[in-house]
Amino acid sequence: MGKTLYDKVFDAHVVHKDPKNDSYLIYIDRHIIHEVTSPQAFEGLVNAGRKVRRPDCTLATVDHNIPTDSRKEFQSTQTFIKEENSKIQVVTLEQNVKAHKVPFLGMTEARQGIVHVIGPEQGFTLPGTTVVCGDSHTSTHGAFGCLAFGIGTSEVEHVLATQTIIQAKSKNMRIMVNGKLQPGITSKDLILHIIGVIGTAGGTGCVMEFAGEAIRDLSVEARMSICNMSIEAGARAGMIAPDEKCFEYLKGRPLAPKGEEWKKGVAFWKTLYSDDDAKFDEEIIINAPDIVPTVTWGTSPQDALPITASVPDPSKIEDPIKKSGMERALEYMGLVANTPLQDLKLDKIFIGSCTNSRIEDLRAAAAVLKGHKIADNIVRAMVVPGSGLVKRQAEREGLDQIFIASGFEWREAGCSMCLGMNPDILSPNERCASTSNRNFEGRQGPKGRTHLMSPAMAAAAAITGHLTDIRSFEYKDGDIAKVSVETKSEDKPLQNEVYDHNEPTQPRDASVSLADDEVNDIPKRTSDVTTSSAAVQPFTALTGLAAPLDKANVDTDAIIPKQFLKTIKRTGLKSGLFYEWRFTQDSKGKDVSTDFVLNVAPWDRSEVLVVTGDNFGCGSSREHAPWALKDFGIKSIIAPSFGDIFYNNCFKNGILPIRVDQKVITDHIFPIAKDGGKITVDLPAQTIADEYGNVIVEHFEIESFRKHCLVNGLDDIGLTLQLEDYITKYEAVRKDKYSFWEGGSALLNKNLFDIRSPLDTTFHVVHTEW
Ligand SMILES: CC(C)[C@H](C(=O)O)[C@@H](O)C(=O)O
Ligand code: SF4
Repeated sequence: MGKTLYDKVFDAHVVHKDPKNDSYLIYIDRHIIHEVTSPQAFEGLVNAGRKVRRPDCTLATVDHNIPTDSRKEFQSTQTFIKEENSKIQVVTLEQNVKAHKVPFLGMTEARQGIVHVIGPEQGFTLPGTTVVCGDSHTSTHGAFGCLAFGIGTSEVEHVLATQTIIQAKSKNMRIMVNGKLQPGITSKDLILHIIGVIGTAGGTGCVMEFAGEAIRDLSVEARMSICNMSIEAGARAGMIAPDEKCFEYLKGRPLAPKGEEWKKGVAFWKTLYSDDDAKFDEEIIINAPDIVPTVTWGTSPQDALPITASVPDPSKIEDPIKKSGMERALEYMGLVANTPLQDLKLDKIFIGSCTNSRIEDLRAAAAVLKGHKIADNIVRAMVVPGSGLVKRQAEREGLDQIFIASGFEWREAGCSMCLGMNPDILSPNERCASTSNRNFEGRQGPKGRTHLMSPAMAAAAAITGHLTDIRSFEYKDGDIAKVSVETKSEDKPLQNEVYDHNEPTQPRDASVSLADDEVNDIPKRTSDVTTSSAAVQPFTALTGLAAPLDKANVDTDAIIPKQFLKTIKRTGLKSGLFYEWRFTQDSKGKDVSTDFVLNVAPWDRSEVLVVTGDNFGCGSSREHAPWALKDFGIKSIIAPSFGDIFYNNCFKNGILPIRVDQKVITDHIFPIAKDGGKITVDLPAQTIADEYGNVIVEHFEIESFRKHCLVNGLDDIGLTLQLEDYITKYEAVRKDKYSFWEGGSALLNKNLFDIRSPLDTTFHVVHTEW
């Protein structure tokens, strides 16, 4: 039987398969690092006396915490970043990359930017590679036919130490988008529409391949926006088969292979597509011509509607969980049911984020803004380019002048108001048109209200002051076709930011083909499991007080809001757990406890959390979520389904997440929790019982490898390092068979050292020598 694109990429990376269970050790070609999710990983690495195995496969930058103010006067990180915890996190990364010789694009580099913008821009992201980052939107890189996914901090440490990751195989899902998109409809409308159709849990457990005419027609940048938001559809990763457009985009990028290696790469990459007879576990068909400009109204990306629709009415909803969720979203968003969406007035506009901050996005927004001024009710409108190079390219094209003339601020690259870890935030109750990817409660600032949309739609909303249908917007030059911008030859200048670097050292010629060499002929493990700082307490049986939580789609932003991510430790997060729900502020700004269940006796001592709704822990990859739950004392979570990355992160911290049928939860487990009762969770027996021993769930599912590690409190890194021989053997095979993936960020490092002076940086500083 044929293979899917995902199967092909996965299979090319298997280092070892444990015959006793379903877990694989897969090799990681590209590891991208930022300041938020790496400090604890480096600390763990150092504490265990380990090294970064492949600095050349690792690339670091700073993006989340950094101010987007002009860097013209930049002197040092110490003076530039005012907020103390943000500064500590950025400085910690600077120290770690220096100590471990990891190539780094810091704030003094024009090539700095959001992790998911700079990877492809530099050609670090290559088709068919495995790409990971301690960041959920790593799925972006799937636009190049990569298997790219977000990981937690424990896994960042695992990858740093071993260049591998332990994975179970995901299911295959295909989203087939037939026909053509209408003029003015962008990939952002398409992905919002898809998420609106399948929901934020629609892709759980799956790798989602986007295919069909409309996908093929998209530019590479537009494809990135789609894959970026596949995580918002709950998928482990999103992928698109690489094609000529993709190769053309990458050719000549600083870290892309050159010469013969390029040719060899392309020959392999052309084999990366789903075979005609490949089997998909799930398939969704979308009719592209049906899609109209799409925006979100609520507090989840699945709350997406055509711009022509009205705010939904909860009185028409039967399902009680959905109904109360909708009521809560309307209240949070300050909306009245049945109001036409186009009547919603805005306060702020944000054009940026890893979804929509690339050059095509800025061109699309500028085309709308040209000759217009932002409306009087817009208090702030900002454009934050995804990278220094995007910024420079936009300036070359004069887009910055269009933005500034229309009343927008023109900022430096970073994540900015996408999540507001830096000073760019919404004030309470402000309504924002945003090109980012998440409209979760408090995401852009406490009590801030986010509507997601495309760059053209956000620009049009800035001009009219309210949500606007781009199809009826009057361009000054009357050319609506400008909304859907294809990659054109003018993109070349950006691509050509290659800085005349020396011909990169290519890996040795792949003269001996090890193509058919299996990697299973390696001696069996011999040494005992070593433990590292990341070792967890064994989990066997637990009888604990259960807390009821009657909610669906609880995202990790809600479990631990962004302001608590600035720590460089794994502990001390208890007070941040469900912060926006557990606390309100008095007139002096002091925290006052609410009656949220975990604040109230007896549940303030709970060890088990019982959740009625689907998709608990969706969204961001922040391992701070299980750290905060653990700090509070929660040891097990029962829910109908979980966000994939969160689920995984729980195991790394000794917390047992259990998937149980929703009806069993609502009928049998939730009532016990509501009555302040206890629940017994028995991991070895895989059962759940009440405190009197009456079995409620006779058998819950858990992958055998995860169970084994949790019951024995085993440290994955120690386990993986026992397979060192397999890793070394795989690396030898890779060097020949996939030689075009060698080189990696080491080429960049070479440039940083040798070629920096001719680079005309916009900043009057020289990169710190190290
Ligand atoms: C900080 C990081 C863990 C997080 C993510 O994983 O997505 C962030 O990028 C976000 O968008 O919320
Ligand atoms: S989603 Fe936002 S915060 Fe997260 S990486 Fe992208 S731009 Fe940064």
